[in-house]
Amino acid sequence: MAAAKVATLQSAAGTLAGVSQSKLLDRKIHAAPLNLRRSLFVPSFEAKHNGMGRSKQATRGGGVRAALAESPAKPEAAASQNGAVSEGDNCFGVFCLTYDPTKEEKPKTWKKTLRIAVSGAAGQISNHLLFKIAAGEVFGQDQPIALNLLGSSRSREALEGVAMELEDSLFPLLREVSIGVEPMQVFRDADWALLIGAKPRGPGMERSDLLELNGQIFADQGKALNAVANKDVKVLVVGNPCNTNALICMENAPDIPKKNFHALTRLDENRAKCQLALKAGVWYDAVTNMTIWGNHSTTQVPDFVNAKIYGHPVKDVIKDTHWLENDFTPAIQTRGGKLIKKWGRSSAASTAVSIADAIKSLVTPTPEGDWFSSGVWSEGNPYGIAQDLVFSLPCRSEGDGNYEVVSGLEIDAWLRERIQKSEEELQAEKNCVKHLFGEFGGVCDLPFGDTLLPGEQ
Ligand SMILES: NC(=O)c1ccc[n+]([C@@H]2O[C@H](COP(=O)([O-])OP(=O)(O)OC[C@H]3O[C@@H](n4cnc5c(N)ncnc54)[C@H](O)[C@@H]3O)[C@@H](O)[C@H]2O)c1
Repeated sequence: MAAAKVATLQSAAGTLAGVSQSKLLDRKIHAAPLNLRRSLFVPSFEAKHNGMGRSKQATRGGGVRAALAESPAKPEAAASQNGAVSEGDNCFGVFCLTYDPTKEEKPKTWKKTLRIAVSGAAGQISNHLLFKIAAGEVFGQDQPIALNLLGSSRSREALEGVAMELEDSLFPLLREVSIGVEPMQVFRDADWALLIGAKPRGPGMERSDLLELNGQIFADQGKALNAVANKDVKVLVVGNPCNTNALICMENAPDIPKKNFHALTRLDENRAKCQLALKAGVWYDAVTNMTIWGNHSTTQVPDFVNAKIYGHPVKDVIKDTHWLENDFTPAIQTRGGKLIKKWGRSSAASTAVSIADAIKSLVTPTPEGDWFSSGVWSEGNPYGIAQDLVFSLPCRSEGDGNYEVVSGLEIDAWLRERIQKSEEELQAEKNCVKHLFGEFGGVCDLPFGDTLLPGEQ
């Protein structure tokens, strides 16, 4: 861990103890976001301990407090008040600077900073997502963001690379970035946890092996969220198999409401909307009320029975039932595999967009009469689906981060049969991982062979 140097700037052009003036200017010009650059000219600086999970504070008298790490690539190098570096201070580079929000016009109108924890932050999906979040495209243009980035020990260097790119992007809303490989540190005070990081399936690895391998990660992360995150943290699990990983995480976090856990099925919803629009010859915003039922696997059920095009039932617009049942449905179930054949890797940009969509659906009110899909706790659902699974269902939100499951959708015999298959699969997956949340006696017998989405393993 590098020693940090702490400085007190007496005036705009003042002296910086321990760091040369030229070094300060260099950092001003090349590293600080515009708003921080402005802050650097506020008359009084003094060093301030800026540990992870602590909010940045304005100094008395309107000064700006700064803790300058010796190297921006040394994330642990946040300085304490006496210049020492303390364990657990993972703020990165320029984001270790604090500022006085009363000196800036815009922050006066901003909301309280939201702390977003992201696992797998050095991966492909995060490489798109983090920049959307920091640009205000997910939580809004008046919402300052703190990013707590979690990587595996193997991706540690890459994580620093991500943080450096975030520095260089000068996002005004991005007020803090911390990086680390310990969930207990990185999840501290998180308002949202986007759990993207997971291990890919190795050669010859059975699906049940993957469930076990990744299940352990999500058990540990659930415990960490329970211990250190905001008690109302919203958790979105992306790493596959995401429904069962979300269940494991939820069961290991007994103090967090179960309704706060989601598994990402929004990418499947978006894919389904696009294919229906294409077939109907309409732009995709005409397609609404799209439900993905069940598991994010090839047993998922994209629901053309209840979906609408320009407010009309899909079946009234697309009269080709054979296409809906035999082409559309498998096309959505296997879209990821087709994409990987073209790209040579799994979907990352469109997954990031769908994560952004999934979050926006929870923080903005759902349009009248519409709904969205999310893998949610199945307890009390009105469709007779087994309790205590994480199952993709139609949901609505008032925009407060919470949701309710939409009741009253028509479940015809065709849908029923397929929804039951996905339910059976999720129950079997649950049996495989019960030991990860303290239940015993589960037999791991997966009924439908390899149903992981191709290319999303
Ligand atoms: N639900 C969906 O719709 C959907 C869609 C696409 C991909 N996925 C899944 O998302 C996951 C990530 O995909 P990607 O393309 O970003 O993969 P990636 O391999 O590019 O990135 C994953 C990152 O996670 C890190 N990681 C591994 N274990 C970790 C741990 N315990 N803690 C923190 N970080 C860890 C890895 O080091 C890597 O940097 C995969 O499981 C993939 O199957 C889900």
